[in-house]
Amino acid sequence: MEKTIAVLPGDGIGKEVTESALKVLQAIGRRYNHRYHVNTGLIGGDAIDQKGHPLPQDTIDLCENSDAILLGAVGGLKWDQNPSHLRPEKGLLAIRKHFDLFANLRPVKAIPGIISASPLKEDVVKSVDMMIVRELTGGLYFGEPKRKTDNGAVDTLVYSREEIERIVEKAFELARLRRGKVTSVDKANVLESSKLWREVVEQKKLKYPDVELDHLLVDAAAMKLITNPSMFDVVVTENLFGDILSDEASVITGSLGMLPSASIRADGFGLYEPVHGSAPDIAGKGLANPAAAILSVAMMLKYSFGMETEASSIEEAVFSVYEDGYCTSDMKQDGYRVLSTSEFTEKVIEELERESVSDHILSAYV
Ligand SMILES: NC(=O)c1ccc[n+]([C@@H]2O[C@H](COP(=O)([O-])OP(=O)(O)OC[C@H]3O[C@@H](n4cnc5c(N)ncnc54)[C@H](O)[C@@H]3O)[C@@H](O)[C@H]2O)c1
Ligand SMILES: CC(C)[C@H](C(=O)O)[C@@H](O)C(=O)O
Ligand SMILES: [Mg+2]
Repeated sequence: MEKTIAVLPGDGIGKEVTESALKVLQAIGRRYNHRYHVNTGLIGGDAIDQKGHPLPQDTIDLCENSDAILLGAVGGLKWDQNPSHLRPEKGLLAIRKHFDLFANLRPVKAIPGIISASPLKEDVVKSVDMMIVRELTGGLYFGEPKRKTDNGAVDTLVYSREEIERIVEKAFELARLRRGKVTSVDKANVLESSKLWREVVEQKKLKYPDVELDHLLVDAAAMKLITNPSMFDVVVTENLFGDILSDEASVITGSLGMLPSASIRADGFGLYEPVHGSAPDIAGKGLANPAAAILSVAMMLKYSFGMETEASSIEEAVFSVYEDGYCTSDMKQDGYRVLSTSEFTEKVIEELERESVSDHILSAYV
C-alpha cells in the first residue's frame, strides 16, 4: 500500500520524537512492504519565525493533500509572551478546527514490562486499559467572546447539542469494540453546558442498550483516576476536562512521554500526536521519551489506514523494549538501563526486525 503523510515536527522535543516516529514508520514499511511518502511542514514557533504565522497556508495545503497528519509538539519559552494570535499553540488549535478533528482518542494502558514506573501501587495500575475520548473542537478553547483587557478577561464555554451528540456517539461506538462501558465526565452540578452534555448522553444511551453508562463529576473523576483507574473503559468528556484528565492519567503509566493520541474527523481523516508538549526543560538533550510519538504512528496505521497488524507490531515492539529492561530517563527504575531518545528508537526497530525474522522462520514451517 502507498500512503502520503504530512509530518509537522513543531518545536522542542517535537522534532526529536518525530524523527524517532518516522524511523519506526519506515521500518514498518520495510517489514510489510508499504511505501510511506513523507512531506514535512511548519507549525508552531518555527512557523511563526519563518512564515509569520503559527499555521501557514502551505502547511494546510500539504495536509489537505495527505492521507494523514503526524505532529510532534508546539510551544516554547521564546514565544510565551507573544500576542494570542502569534502563539505556537494557536497553530495547533487552528489545525484541529480547520480539519474538524472533533474526536480526540487518548488511550492509557499499563505497560506490562515496566509497571513499577508508575508512582501508584502495582495492584492499582496493573490492569488499566482505558480510552479517554476528548471533545476537541469546542468548549472553552474556541467559544466567543474570548478576550482580555487590563481590567478583566472572558472565555466562553459553549457547546451545541450536535457537537455533544457526535462525540458521545463516538464514545459509545468505541465502547462496543472494547469492554462495553462508558463513563461520561462533566460538571453538571454547576455548568449549564454540562447539564446539556448529561442530557445528550442519556438520550444517546437509548441507542446503545448493550453499553453500560455512568456519570462522574469531573472533580470526583480526577480522584478516581488515581484511586481506582481500572474502573474506566471509555471516558468521554469535553475539551478542557479531557486535556487535564489525560495528563493526570499519564501518571498511571509512569510518564507523559507514554501517551499517544489520535484526533479524528467524521470521515476517518486524522492527525496523530503525542499527548505531551515540547518539554523545553529537556529539549535538545536526547532525553525525550519517543514512545508516545511512536505509538501515535501505530494509531495512525490503525485508525486512518486500517493496518491493524502493523499497528500491533509497533505496540508489541515498544512493550518488548521495556520487557528487555530498557527505558528512557523519565521512566527510570532500578534494574533498567536508561537509553537516550535515539538509542531507545533503535531498540524498537531491532524488535520490529526480530519479529520480522521470526515471521519468516514461522512461514517456512507453515
Ligand atoms: N500538543 C502539543 O503540542 C502540546 C501539548 C502540551 C503542551 N504544549 C506546549 O509545550 C510547552 C511546554 O509545556 P509543559 O512543560 O507544560 O508540558 P510538556 O508536556 O511539554 O512537559 C511537561 C513535563 O513532562 C515532561 N515530558 C513531556 N514529554 C516528555 C517526553 N516525551 N519524555 C520525557 N519527559 C517528557 C517534560 O520534561 C515536563 O517536565 C508549552 O509551550 C505548551 O503550550 C504543547
Ligand atoms: C498545547 C495545548 C493547546 C494543547 C491543548 O490544550 O489541547 C495540549 O495541552 C494538548 O493536550 O494537546
Ligand atoms: Mg494537554
